Amino acid sequence: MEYTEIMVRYGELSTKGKNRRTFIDRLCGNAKKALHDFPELNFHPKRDRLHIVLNGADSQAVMTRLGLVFGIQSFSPSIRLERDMDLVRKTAVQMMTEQFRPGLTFKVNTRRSDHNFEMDTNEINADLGDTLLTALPELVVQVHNPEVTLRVEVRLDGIYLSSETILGAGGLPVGTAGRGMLMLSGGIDSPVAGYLAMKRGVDLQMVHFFSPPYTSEKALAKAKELTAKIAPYAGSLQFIEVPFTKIQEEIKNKVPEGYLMTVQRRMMLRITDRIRAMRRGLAIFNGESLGQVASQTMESMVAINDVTTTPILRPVLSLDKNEIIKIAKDIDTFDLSVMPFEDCCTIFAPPALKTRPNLDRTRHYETLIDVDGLIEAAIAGIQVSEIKPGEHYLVQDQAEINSLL
Ligand SMILES: Nc1ncnc2c1ncn2[C@@H]1O[C@H](COP(=O)(O)OP(=O)(O)OP(=O)(O)O)[C@@H](O)[C@H]1O
Repeated sequence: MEYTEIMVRYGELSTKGKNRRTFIDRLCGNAKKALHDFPELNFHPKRDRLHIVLNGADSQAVMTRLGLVFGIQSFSPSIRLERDMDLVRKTAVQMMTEQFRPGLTFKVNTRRSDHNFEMDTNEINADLGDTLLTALPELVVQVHNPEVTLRVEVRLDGIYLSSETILGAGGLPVGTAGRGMLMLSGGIDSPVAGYLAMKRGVDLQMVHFFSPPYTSEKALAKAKELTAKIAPYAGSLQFIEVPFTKIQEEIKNKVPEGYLMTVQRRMMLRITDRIRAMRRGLAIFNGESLGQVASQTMESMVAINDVTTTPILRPVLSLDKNEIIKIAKDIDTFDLSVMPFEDCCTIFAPPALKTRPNLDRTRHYETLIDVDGLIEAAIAGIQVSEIKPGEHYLVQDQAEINSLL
């Protein structure tokens, strides 16, 4: 079928009252970004639908991209016809023939925005129903829950036909919930946390700490490649890399082993919070899941959160590891996340770290390092890049991976 447009149904935003216009504009902008390399498309955002006119573009390729845009409930490829019922009948038969098998249940559902059209909705439903049954007698009409609904929309500029409804990504348009910083490691959890935050409309920027030479260029490249994997949901993503070597060395030299992790995390959080303020973000996101590892007990969160009043949001907090892995596989970050490159935290992780660090002691041990000076130096060394969907940073051959395993 040579489709002429994709009709996009908005998700939750239809309930958002007076913010509706902002939501629609943002969704339309995000869809344009996701489809930037299809210059022939025209976008027409309306109150209850977004119409994307294809002008010859491949409908399948366009729909694949649209499937990643948050804020879309569903979409349907449709075809615009002249307002000529003979043509509509002929095309309806073609459309149903493509999906036909004996016993297929269907109904015709007509909407009219032009109430002056010569036939009303019931007449059109009955007319097309008869036409289809005559052409394909083994079709079965079913009003409730048919397998195929042939949708007909009578508008001033033509009659639109569609018969497929494809589920969208759901959620809210990225950018409608404010800006946040994601603390992105190379692990499984934080990319999933980032995906979930974007699904709720957050305009997310990545903050990644790395510690050369203890961590290799490959570990940094892996974090960037993970960013490229989740970038399609946002159009593109800012990646902020923070040099962390000096801080880790200082902590390792001065702080007792049991408190290394807690003090490291406090420094990471302080720096992320500074970056957040500089970039006018509202919250910080991370990939912590309650009780999953030693640094993710509630006591540990108390000791780490102590350095800021900024909300720390944890999208995967109550998910089990298996549930997180399932999402990581769905969004295709899992295989990359499990690649065995050293992370800056694991490298300095002592064999026995405190799972229930004491807040007063944590504060005390921290006085042993030059907190402000170290933060200033790290901030001075940050580098920012923009990462686009599908970009590659990690070039590796299988033999090398095998040697690391
Ligand atoms: N190098 C890093 N740069 C930025 N954030 C980090 C880094 N390391 C850890 N984090 C943040 O701290 C969180 C907890 O990290 P930790 O290593 O304890 O847990 P994890 O379960 O392995 O998480 P992940 O799978 O995301 O690495 C991470 O989810 C991430 O948000």
